[in-house]
Amino acid sequence: MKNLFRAVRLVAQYRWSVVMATLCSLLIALTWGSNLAAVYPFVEVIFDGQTVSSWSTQQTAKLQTELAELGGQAEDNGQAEGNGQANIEGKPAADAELAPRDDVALMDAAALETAARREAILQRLRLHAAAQPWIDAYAPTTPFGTLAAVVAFVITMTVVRCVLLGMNMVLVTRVSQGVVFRLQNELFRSLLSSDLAELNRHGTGALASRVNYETTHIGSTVQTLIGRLLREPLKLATCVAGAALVNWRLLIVSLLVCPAAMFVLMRINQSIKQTTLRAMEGSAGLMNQLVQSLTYVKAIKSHNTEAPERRAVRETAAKLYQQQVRITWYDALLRGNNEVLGTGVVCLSLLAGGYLVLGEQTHIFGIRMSGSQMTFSTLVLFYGLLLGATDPLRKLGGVHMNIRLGALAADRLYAHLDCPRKIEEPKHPRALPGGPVDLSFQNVSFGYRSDQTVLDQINVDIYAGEHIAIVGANGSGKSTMMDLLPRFYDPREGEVLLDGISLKEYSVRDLRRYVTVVSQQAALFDDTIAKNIAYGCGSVDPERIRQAAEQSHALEFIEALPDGFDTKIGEHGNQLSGGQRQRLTLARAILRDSPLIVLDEATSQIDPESERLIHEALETFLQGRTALMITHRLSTLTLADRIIVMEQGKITGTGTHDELIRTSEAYRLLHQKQEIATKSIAA
Ligand SMILES: Nc1ncnc2c1ncn2[C@@H]1O[C@H](COP(=O)(O)OP(=O)(O)OP(=O)(O)O)[C@@H](O)[C@H]1O
Repeated sequence: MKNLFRAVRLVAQYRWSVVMATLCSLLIALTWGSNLAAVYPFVEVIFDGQTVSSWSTQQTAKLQTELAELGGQAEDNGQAEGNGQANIEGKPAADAELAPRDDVALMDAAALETAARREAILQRLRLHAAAQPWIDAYAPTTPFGTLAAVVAFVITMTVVRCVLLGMNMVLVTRVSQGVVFRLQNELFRSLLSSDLAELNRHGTGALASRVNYETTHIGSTVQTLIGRLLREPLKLATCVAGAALVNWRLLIVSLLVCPAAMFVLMRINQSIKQTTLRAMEGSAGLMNQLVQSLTYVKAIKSHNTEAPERRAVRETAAKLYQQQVRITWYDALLRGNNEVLGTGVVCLSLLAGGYLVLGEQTHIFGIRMSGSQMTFSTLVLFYGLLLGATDPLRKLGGVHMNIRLGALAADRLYAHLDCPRKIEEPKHPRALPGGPVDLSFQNVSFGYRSDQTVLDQINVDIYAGEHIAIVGANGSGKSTMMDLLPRFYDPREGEVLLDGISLKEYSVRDLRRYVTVVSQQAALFDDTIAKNIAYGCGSVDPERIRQAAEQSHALEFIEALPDGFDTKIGEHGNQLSGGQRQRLTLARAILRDSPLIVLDEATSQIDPESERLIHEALETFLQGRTALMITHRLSTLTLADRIIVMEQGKITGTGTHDELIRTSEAYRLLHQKQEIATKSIAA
């Protein structure tokens, strides 16, 4: 619940809407109560064939008679009291025992009650006297006229209530959607700044589902809290307060069913929590599966794995289906519990009230239930108000489930937002040098998990402006080592130094501008070619974009497209070939103009002739920059001043090609394999 309140606190940004919505709720409750109270004049005045004026006169006469009767009673009480007193005063100890103190107390109580009733009657008489001139002047003079006035009142109040309800709903939606909007923005900002390891752990679909579903659940709870949960209890309170005014003792009897309903509510509550949590996790899992299947739909088709994929999705969806049905079942139980509670209250009131009115009683089992004899019309009013209370009670039935869902969603959402970031910004960041500087890995070890060692005691110095090729078998840790440079991850042990200073002392933002990584998987967005090349560079002169495209040998194919640089390339750039995609990411890197370039198999999908041309262009581009090139291709080695050989997370050799051929067994093997591969392609 704590996290839900954190989300709810966001409504403070929309405080005027909340105030207005509350005001609307209050007025809705009053109009609701007043419509129900209209049943009283129907029964008491109209169906008795009276006008308001004649009814008021009759009531005044009745009250005066009652007052006169009370006068007599008061005298009796006074006498009795006097006698009691005389007994106490006149006789010594023995007689005093015959007039016990309890009798005196009872007489005092009777006198007090009579006085209270007298005061209540006098008040009502004063009210009638004050209202009579107004009634005579304005109230309809026939029973039908009175009926028409009451009907007009009910219709007017209903219209007013509907208008208020509409206003209330719009205001409440404004606030709840505002909260969703803020949470979505906050969560997306947080996701973008999350550590890659954390993001990989959850999966794309689950995270997308979090931004969408969980914020929506919270929005719906906020909507309930300031909408239904404010409106319906106010309506309920108006009815209950009205019923208490009519007969509070009878109300207490009617509410005797409440503890049983509360017990059932608590039992259902326990079951809901677990099922709802599982359903949320299930829905995130399903989203993950869907995103993955749709991303790799080509692979699924080519491997004929539609059936197992369908089965996996169906199994997850089936579990989710069962959980949703169970949630609906609990929801139905909650609603049913509220319905039974409402009906129980009304039925008890009907039984007890009916007993009092039909039997002309004021007591049940010796307990006083009403000050004076309850009339039929008063019972109808009391019953009508309780019936009016069952409607908000019924509407509140789903509220509990809704709040439970919102609370769980808030827990999941804030668990992510509160998760401490492993990549921390320095408090006082150092300024990065403008050009290439020395780079050094000192005793660097790293693993994605605590039980894993991907990089093991890496020690290497790379000099400013040097071009280094990194070779090694698959999984030897080449890409991981490069991911430490823009601080996608921090080393578990050791330090990476730039210009002799730890990377952790530079601002992450500056560092990521200083280093450009071009990876094998071209990261392209569903936008135009020009925007993809200029991605992350702000607004760029189109001529510079063109020059970058020319250097990466992308210009030729771009100009062949009907819309040239304005061509939209689809999701992941899937309307282009692999080689074309790589040329665009190279053009992007060229445009970024960073002093430190990492090329991770950046030309692996480009045909040999184009690659030769690109290498020529890169030779010029890389001059005056430090470059680290991960490669399996011999051709790329020609760009390197030095080669690093990696094996199982360790650097096992550094030097020029000739040196490594002599000194490194691993390099010799890699080189032989590449030569064989190159020859077989050529053949
Ligand atoms: N996100 C990750 N979570 C857990 N383990 C990972 C993750 N990424 C890579 N690894 C593991 O780290 C090891 C090194 O991977 P890395 O991608 O750095 O190798 P590489 O030398 O670049 O391989 P390749 O030549 O195939 O690209 C591998 O064993 C891989 O399974």
